[in-house]
Amino acid sequence: MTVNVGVIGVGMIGKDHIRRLTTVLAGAAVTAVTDVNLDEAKRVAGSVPGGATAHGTGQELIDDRAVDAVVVCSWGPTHEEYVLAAIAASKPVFCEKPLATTQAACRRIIDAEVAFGRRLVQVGYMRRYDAAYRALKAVIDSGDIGTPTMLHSTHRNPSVPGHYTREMAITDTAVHDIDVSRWLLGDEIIGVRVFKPRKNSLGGELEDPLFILLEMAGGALVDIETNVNIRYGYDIRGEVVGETGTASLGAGGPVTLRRNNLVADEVPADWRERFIGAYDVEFQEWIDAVRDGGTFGPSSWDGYAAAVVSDAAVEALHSGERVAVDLGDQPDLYA
Ligand SMILES: NC(=O)c1ccc[n+]([C@@H]2O[C@H](COP(=O)([O-])OP(=O)(O)OC[C@H]3O[C@@H](n4cnc5c(N)ncnc54)[C@H](O)[C@@H]3O)[C@@H](O)[C@H]2O)c1
Ligand SMILES: O[C@H]1[C@H](O)[C@@H](O)[C@H](O)[C@@H](O)[C@H]1O
Repeated sequence: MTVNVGVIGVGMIGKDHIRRLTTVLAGAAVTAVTDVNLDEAKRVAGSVPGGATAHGTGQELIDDRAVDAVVVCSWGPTHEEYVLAAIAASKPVFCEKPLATTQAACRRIIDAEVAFGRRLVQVGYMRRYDAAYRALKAVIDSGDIGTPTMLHSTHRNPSVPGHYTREMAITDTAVHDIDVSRWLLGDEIIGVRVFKPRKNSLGGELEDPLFILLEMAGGALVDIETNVNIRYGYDIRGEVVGETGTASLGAGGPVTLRRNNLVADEVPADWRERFIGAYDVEFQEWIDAVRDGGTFGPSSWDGYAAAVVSDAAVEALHSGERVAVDLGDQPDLYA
């Protein structure tokens, strides 16, 4: 069976996911698209292999009987509406991160999914599917470096689009590091502080860079560096410090060049290049789960947890104080 997918939002990542669903992966077709920029939706619909319907609204797309499952790739503040509508239509929905931009919105999604009684939502935390992050987690879980005491997480973007706001360094960028900290360390975050280093003059009004400190329930500390105007490339690093050793994500590309007394390694241009393999695995597993009724990846609970921590981090950014984090009780659906 082919899973017929409808894509809401055909900007950068929407187009990239349409490309992988239609030309890279097996078992899926894109039969419908929509975007507030309807002309762009029509243009993209015309270029989809096999053709797709361009709908005037996200609700129309979700109601389309030829759509089995929905992919949400519009801007963060619009995610809640579409995820709730997909749940109301009993359709599986893959929502790009963040699940929603506030914890209250994520709670409404959890409540709707719990009332439905079965998981329908997966959130696009693709680092969990990246080969390097998976290898790092395997080292931690093996016990080879002892109990983790610290995680250093570096998140550098060469630049960000014009609509990127001050809080997005946390709600749009650091959310990946927040999610991957919980996943790598198998632990919850209980407190957060945010420090503001000297500003990068290329960042304009943005608070850039940021240094975010997470306290894990088990006592480990995580430091996150966000830097979103670093120009030289898209640089993602991670190092776990254990009691008896350390483990880091491998650096750069497949080849390291040494010549003229210099060592050169590749730095990807952007997230599409750095995480191309991770997005492919993430979507193939999602398609297979939709088709076979299997288990979905990062859940609404994971999306909610990231939102609770990012809400706390935004508060800490403004107040300069430590802010405590409490997720409350996890519904059985996500155990
Ligand atoms: N997992 C990742 O690494 C990753 C990478 C990039 C983007 N994202 C996420 O994907 C989402 C989109 O990011 P992008 O970089 O593609 O942005 P983008 O601006 O390139 O594209 C967003 C598209 O959504 C459309 N849109 C906005 N509001 C809409 C609405 N209400 N209904 C339908 N369409 C609407 C816009 O017109 C635009 O075409 C964001 O949530 C972002 O955080 C995730
Ligand atoms: O939406 C993007 C995307 O999530 C990238 O993975 C991240 O590095 C960027 O900071 C963010 O703006």
